Amino acid sequence: MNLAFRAASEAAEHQQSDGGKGRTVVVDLGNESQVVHVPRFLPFEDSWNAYGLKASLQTLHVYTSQPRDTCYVASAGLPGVAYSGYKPHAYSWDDYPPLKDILDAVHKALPGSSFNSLLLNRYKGGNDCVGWHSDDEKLYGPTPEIASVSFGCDREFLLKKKPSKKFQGKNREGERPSKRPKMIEHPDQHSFMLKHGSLLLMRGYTQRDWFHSVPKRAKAEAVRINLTFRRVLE
Ligand SMILES: O=C(O)CCC(=O)C(=O)O
Ligand SMILES: [Fe+2]
Repeated sequence: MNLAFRAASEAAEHQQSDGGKGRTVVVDLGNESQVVHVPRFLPFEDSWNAYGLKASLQTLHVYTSQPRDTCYVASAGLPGVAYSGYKPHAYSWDDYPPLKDILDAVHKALPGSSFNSLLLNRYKGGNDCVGWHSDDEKLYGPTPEIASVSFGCDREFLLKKKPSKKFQGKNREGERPSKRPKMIEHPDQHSFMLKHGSLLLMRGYTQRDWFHSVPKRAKAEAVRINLTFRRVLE
């Protein structure tokens, strides 16, 4: 366990008061990819209010043509981010002081980390979602660490292994497959219930080798805010 993992799990142990439910889980995805889930990262019973987040987000300018609202916050002078044909305006940390406080909490829990940007997603209800994707944009480098903090409604977060490039669309001899019955592969999947106040870290080659998503959930009625802290390489 490296330093950052230890810090995260110590933070969780600190906040544990219910005999183990809030325990940190480290999932080794293989090939130097890892996910760390800290269910009780923020110690506050009501983190929304503790961070003044709800009030601050009333004024948030969001991009809404996706099945969720998004907003991008970044330190000054970074190259612009573009994904899915969308180039978000970069807000400054000073526009949303509560986000800066949460960033400080994340940095404290993960010694050595220095996130300089944040993508905020607001899921207004169970119909809002994010489809399968990976955050593998070049500007994050080959092994980005992404720290995801969740508020509000519990939502499921799924990880699915990308198909191995070696055999994509071809059989083992490198020929196009004939009319043989199709082999159905069951790719590795992982699921995490991301609760209010939780932290999920993706690191190593997780973006290169895995997709992730937050699927629609009919029963998820309340709003959820997710913050993904990232480091744009300068
Ligand atoms: O809402 C989440 O938990 C994930 C968000 C996400 O994958 C992203 O912003 O790239
Ligand atoms: Fe993502």
